[in-house]
Amino acid sequence: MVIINLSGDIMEAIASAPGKTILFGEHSVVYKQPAIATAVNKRATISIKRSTNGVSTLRSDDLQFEAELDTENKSYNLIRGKPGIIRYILEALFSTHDHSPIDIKLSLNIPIGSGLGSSAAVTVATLAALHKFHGIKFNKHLIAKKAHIVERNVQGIASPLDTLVCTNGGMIYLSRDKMVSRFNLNFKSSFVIGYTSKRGNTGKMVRSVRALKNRNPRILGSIIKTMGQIVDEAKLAIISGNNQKIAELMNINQGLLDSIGVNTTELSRMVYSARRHGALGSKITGSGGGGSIIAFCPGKSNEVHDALNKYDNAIKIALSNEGVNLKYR
Ligand SMILES: Nc1ncnc2c1ncn2[C@@H]1O[C@H](COP(=O)(O)OP(=O)(O)O)[C@@H](O)[C@H]1O
Ligand SMILES: C[C@@](O)(CCOP(=O)(O)O)CC(=O)O
Ligand SMILES: [Mg+2]
Repeated sequence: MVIINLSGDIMEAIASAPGKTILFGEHSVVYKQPAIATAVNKRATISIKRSTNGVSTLRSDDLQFEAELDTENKSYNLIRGKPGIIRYILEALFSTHDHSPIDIKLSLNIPIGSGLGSSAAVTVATLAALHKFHGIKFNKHLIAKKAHIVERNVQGIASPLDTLVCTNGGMIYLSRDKMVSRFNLNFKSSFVIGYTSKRGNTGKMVRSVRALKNRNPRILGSIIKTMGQIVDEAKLAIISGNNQKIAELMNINQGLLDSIGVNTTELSRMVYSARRHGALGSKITGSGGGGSIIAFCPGKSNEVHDALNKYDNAIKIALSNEGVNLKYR
């Protein structure tokens, strides 16, 4: 949505982008293996207005934070709340904004730091709103590319997966040579996300896997390659609608994620609880080390949701074809 004053200047640019969940291939995708991920019906919305008092500000009622931004020096003065997500917004501003004072508002109904891609969704929405604000032609390819660079600059290392999905929406297969293909969305109400109160940190987890790989290059090399093979088989299983196979591959993927050190007691508890209550397959989704699991539970999502919600938090998610846009509020 764009609000324009009588002289034709853009007064407020609003953009929104979806969160995502990774079905197969987190971590291995960082090492150029393929992955499958899908956008979900939870979104980040960014609104940008010219500031009236000469200072750039960022506020989010959902996250209960407020900060003043120095966009030229990528620094901030935190007034209230936790700072983490500000770094993505500052990096996006640095790439696309002219440093004139603006007021930014962030609305977020994606649980933050839970493997559901809040960082990518916020980055993509910020870039799209900035493009609109500065009259740059809306170009998803450019937004996804810039958003990937933002994630990489903030985290030190990042695949383009999250930012591609949050830009384009839908369920995608990202190939080894970075080609994107889309699946039809045939899974209605089949997925439940369980997340712990212990938040994960993507940058930290990716760095810990890289350190493990540096210490054990041959072993990690084979595990990562096997993860890639799982993704390729999962692609065929999804296309042919073979739910048993999809689930079996999720469970194998989970075992390998455990072996590279990104599992936790809490995540394991949710993985097994989901299976005990009817999920066909369940695994960590995202970087792990806290954060979330995804359970594939056709026809059993209520049972799995309620079981996970007893000790942790659970949400039923719907997959979404809707990528970044300028109209959604
Ligand atoms: N309450 C919060 N307010 C602001 N930033 C937060 C809050 N909780 C976590 N963060 C930050 O949000 C970012 C989440 O990104 P990430 O770790 O990639 O997880 P995800 O993208 O899966 O949500 C991290 O930089 C983290 O420090
Ligand atoms: C671990 C990784 O594969 C996915 C991270 O997802 P999330 O930030 O935890 O939602 C990292 C990446 O792809 O850049
Ligand atoms: Mg992230």
